[in-house]
Amino acid sequence: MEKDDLLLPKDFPKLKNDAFLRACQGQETPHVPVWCMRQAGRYLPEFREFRAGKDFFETCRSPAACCELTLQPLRRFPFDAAIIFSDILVIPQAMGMDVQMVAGKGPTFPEPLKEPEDLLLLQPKVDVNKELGYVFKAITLTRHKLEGKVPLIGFTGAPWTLMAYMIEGGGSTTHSKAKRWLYRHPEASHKLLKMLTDVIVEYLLGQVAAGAQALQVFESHAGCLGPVEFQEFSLPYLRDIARKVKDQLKESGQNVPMIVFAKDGHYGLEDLSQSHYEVVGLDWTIDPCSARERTGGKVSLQGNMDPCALYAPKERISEIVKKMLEGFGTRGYIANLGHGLYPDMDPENVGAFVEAVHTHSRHLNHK
Ligand SMILES: Cc1c2[nH]c(c1CCC(=O)O)Cc1[nH]c(c(CCC(=O)O)c1C)Cc1[nH]c(c(CCC(=O)O)c1C)Cc1[nH]c(c(CCC(=O)O)c1C)C2
Repeated sequence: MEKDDLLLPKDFPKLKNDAFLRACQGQETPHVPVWCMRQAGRYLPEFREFRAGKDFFETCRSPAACCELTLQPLRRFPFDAAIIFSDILVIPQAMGMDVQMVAGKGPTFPEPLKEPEDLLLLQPKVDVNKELGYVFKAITLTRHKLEGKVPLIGFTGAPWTLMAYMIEGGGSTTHSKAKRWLYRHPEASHKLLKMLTDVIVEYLLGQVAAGAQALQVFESHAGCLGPVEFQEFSLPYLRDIARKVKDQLKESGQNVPMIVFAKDGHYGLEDLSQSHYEVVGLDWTIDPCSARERTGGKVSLQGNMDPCALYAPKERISEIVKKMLEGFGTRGYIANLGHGLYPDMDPENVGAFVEAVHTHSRHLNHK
């Protein structure tokens, strides 16, 4: 057994940069903290080299590999948070579904759920320590190896987004198979969403016990729902997750900020700001000032530069960042992109984005 396998979720190094955690709680920070969704990813040559020839989910199951991939972007850029390398689809796997990463196609379920009877094929009670213990080990190891540089974010997919993958069998533009269930099998849909919620709550609590210092819930497919379906099939479960995780953590005197990111779900912004999350993540289709107005100062905000703005020259990136910071203000704000980095993005421009956030926000704070 390697020495690293024996590391326990205690005696973690002291946190040196708490700007991200302070911003989650709406407290003052010397600069606006920044990180990027998919900051560990194929835009980095060292990521491509490390992942070459290895199966994606095998990589996810290796704590040492996840730790290395999580740390890679932090060696290049002064990000204010790390996010554990993993994937949202480890939950359907833990529930008994086969998921493979097919090159050029993305995640694929050879046998997606087709009809409500298929729910019987899923594990009724998932032992998260047994099925997802490898993620917890990755978190513990990474938290030690981060040496307190920045906080470590854990994450999960939200119930509706995971349900969509489990029925579609992979990525989709219409999500019509999954939405068919909402209209044709609402009861079975709620049953599945409830099953997912139960696993997600245990999974997030396990991540915190392992050392995660913040949690992000990705509702990546909020945008294919309308406001009515969002109210019925997404929001109640997002709320349940935050409430249950927080209630449990409170019992042990812990307070871990939670972020909800419902991509393209701007119709739900007011509701999301009153759903027990400290932070609401935003995609780039919302204007910073109106997001602030609509959330009424109840939550911190995270986002939301169009990832494609990273294709612009550095000077333009700097101008765009400045405008974004002026719109959000520097308090209760975490800079990020409106969605993940793409593989063809230039790492240098990612560096320019991070630097622009730090420089302009320090300047705005001293005005
Ligand atoms: C780097 C990567 C990941 N997943 C996938 C890749 C690319 C494949 C590879 O490198 O081989 C496949 C991978 N995994 C998924 C997809 C999308 C498939 C599709 O819908 O078409 C792909 C290409 C599913 C997935 N996976 C994730 C989401 C939610 C965020 C989002 O909306 O993008 C989703 C939807 C979460 C995720 N996934 C990953 C992280 C790592 C941490 C970080 O951000 O640095 C995270 C947070 C890691």
